Amino acid sequence: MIPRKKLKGLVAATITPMTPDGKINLPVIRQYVDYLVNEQNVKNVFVNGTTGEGLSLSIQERKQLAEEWMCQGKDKLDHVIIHVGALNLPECQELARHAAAIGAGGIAVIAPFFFKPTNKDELVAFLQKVASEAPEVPFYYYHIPPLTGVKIRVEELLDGIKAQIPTFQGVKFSDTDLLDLAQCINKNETGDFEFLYGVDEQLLAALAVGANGAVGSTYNYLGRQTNLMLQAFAKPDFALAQQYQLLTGEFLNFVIKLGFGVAQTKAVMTFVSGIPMGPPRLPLVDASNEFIVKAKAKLDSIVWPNGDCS
Ligand SMILES: CC(=O)N[C@H](C=O)[C@@H](O)[C@H](O)[C@H](O)CO
Ligand SMILES: CC(=O)C(=O)O
Repeated sequence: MIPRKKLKGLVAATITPMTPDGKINLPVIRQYVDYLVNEQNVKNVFVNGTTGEGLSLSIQERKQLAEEWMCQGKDKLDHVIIHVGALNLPECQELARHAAAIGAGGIAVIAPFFFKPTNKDELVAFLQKVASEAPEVPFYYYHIPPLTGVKIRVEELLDGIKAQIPTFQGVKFSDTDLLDLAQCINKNETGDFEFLYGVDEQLLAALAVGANGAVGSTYNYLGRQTNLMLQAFAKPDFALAQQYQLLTGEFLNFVIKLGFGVAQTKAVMTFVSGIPMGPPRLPLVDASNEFIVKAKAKLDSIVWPNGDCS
């Protein structure tokens, strides 16, 4: 495998821009890349995941999006990770081969969630069949039990994983079980694996137990502020890091109470960045105007420690 820069810091879980009639709005991605790099200081992306409505897209659409992110991100982004998970193995494998062919920096796979693996061995067997289709590409398991319902603890999954999946690189860990995360980090003795945390509102707690970085939807529009939190943590200035986490948490707590999901993320990103993200795809429906007005007012009201506005 080609030596690579270790992935750390923030990874934006990309939104899939759509036109008002529900088609993928590919031309917007060029501007989106520049916005992440220049305005949010975020140079890694995770494409076709939860935020990207990856499971609501056709295989053809997922390939087109992956190609566009690779193409527009060339020389601008450090890492482009493509989520290739699906409910059936042949599609996962096809997407993994495609990601490899276009030079993706990594692939990630969620647990299948209709017929679910019931134990670690079944899950690893599935992941192995996908990973082996892209034998040169770093592989991440995408752990998101709130959405997949697959609660197999990652700490268990790690035992012997390198023997079965030689490309295994780490985990996108989107769960609140910090005991499991801490045990994973403890097992990462040689430091070869990366644990990227995916519950943005409590990233600071995950950093405290040793997470290497984060993948999330909010880094699309709160990347700059969250980067300042990472800097404060590294310094270390824990009081300042706490302030950032409290403030991003205050915004998220507010919108979660209003009802917050991918549709609302699209709306927030649209008003913060000015880039039209468009509507979500059914079964998701557009954020209400009331949500947009309230969320915008809340974000505008936040006074960040560095004195700048969001
Ligand atoms: C369920 C979900 O979409 N999780 C995202 C990534 O894993 C997060 O980035 C959340 O959107 C974020 O933490 C806000 O709750
Ligand atoms: C949040 C995240 O990582 C995803 O959208 O897949």
